[in-house]
Amino acid sequence: MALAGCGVVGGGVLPRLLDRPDIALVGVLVQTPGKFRSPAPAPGLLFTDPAAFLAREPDVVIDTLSDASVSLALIRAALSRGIHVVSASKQAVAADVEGLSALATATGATLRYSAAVGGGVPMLETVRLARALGPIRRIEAVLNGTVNFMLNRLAAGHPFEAALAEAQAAGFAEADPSADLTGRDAAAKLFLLSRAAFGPGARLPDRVETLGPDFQPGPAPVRQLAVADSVGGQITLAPVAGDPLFAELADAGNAIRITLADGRVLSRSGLGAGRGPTAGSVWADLSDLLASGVGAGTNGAEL
Ligand SMILES: NC(=O)C1=CN([C@@H]2O[C@H](COP(=O)(O)OP(=O)(O)OC[C@H]3O[C@@H](n4cnc5c(N)ncnc54)[C@H](O)[C@@H]3O)[C@@H](O)[C@H]2O)C=CC1
Ligand SMILES: N[C@@H](CC=O)C(=O)O
Repeated sequence: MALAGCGVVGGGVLPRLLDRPDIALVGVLVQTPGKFRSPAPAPGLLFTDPAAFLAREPDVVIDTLSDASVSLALIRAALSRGIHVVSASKQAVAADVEGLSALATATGATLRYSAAVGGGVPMLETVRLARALGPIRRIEAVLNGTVNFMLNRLAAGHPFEAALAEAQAAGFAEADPSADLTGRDAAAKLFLLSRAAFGPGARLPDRVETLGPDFQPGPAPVRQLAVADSVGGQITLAPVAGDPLFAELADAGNAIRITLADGRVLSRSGLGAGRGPTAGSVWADLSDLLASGVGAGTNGAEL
């Protein structure tokens, strides 16, 4: 295995890798090799150059990089060599999900990205389950932990900058938190969910609302609500009083409600950001790969 990125998410995956005597960790890609890490990978395992990192010839690349363009290039390079990829980067995957999927199919590699949508909540898995039950009519979801955390803090009277600083300190926010605040992060997640629900014709949401310092909380709970159907999607700051799935989402909670064409409803909720839940999702994808006999070259699947 090779681990790209060792920050909030990668730093949660690393101890699990080091704890497994049956897993050989052959490289860790980082920007600052001298940074203190605990546990620390052996110095010879640290790389700053993606090409040198891939030259270690791992069976699986676990991508937890914060730079989407480096991430996308790395995923492409790995898949094109038949190396399986587990990614947490919604921006990288959403930037070219069809191309990456085609590449994986062509080389027999597997691309998985459960952690990229919903953090610790198995949202893509739930959409797949719903789709197996029947056609999906509509998805409604809270997809950004930072914004949910901030909306809760703002409703409790905390200042905007303090709420943002707290979300950053907790490891919920993106390296550039404007992705959270402008809805760009939720938009990439909604696109990936829409594609899973409605097929490859899915598009990015056409309306995305920003959470800014001018936001005035009222008495009713407001959420950054992502809604999509087969025609399109949008992300708005919407009142959700009377809808406990969304109204009662504490901290960095995320939730999804999937309504099938026949009226049946599936919903899931949990922690949408942070080290523990997100590293857990990455680990679940990795465990599925291991269980499927990774390295045998028999996959070519995507989730
Ligand atoms: N933090 C969270 O709760 C969640 C994060 N994600 C996604 O996981 C990914 C990682 O997020 P975090 O761990 O929070 O970020 P982070 O900023 O804590 O860690 C990023 C890591 O990537 C490395 N890195 C960045 N650019 C690099 C480059 N050019 N070359 C080599 N290494 C580079 C950094 O050195 C660092 O080790 C992002 O794509 C994020 O959207 C997904 C779900 C939840
Ligand atoms: N910044 C993101 C991290 C998880 O995807 C969020 O706050 O939801």
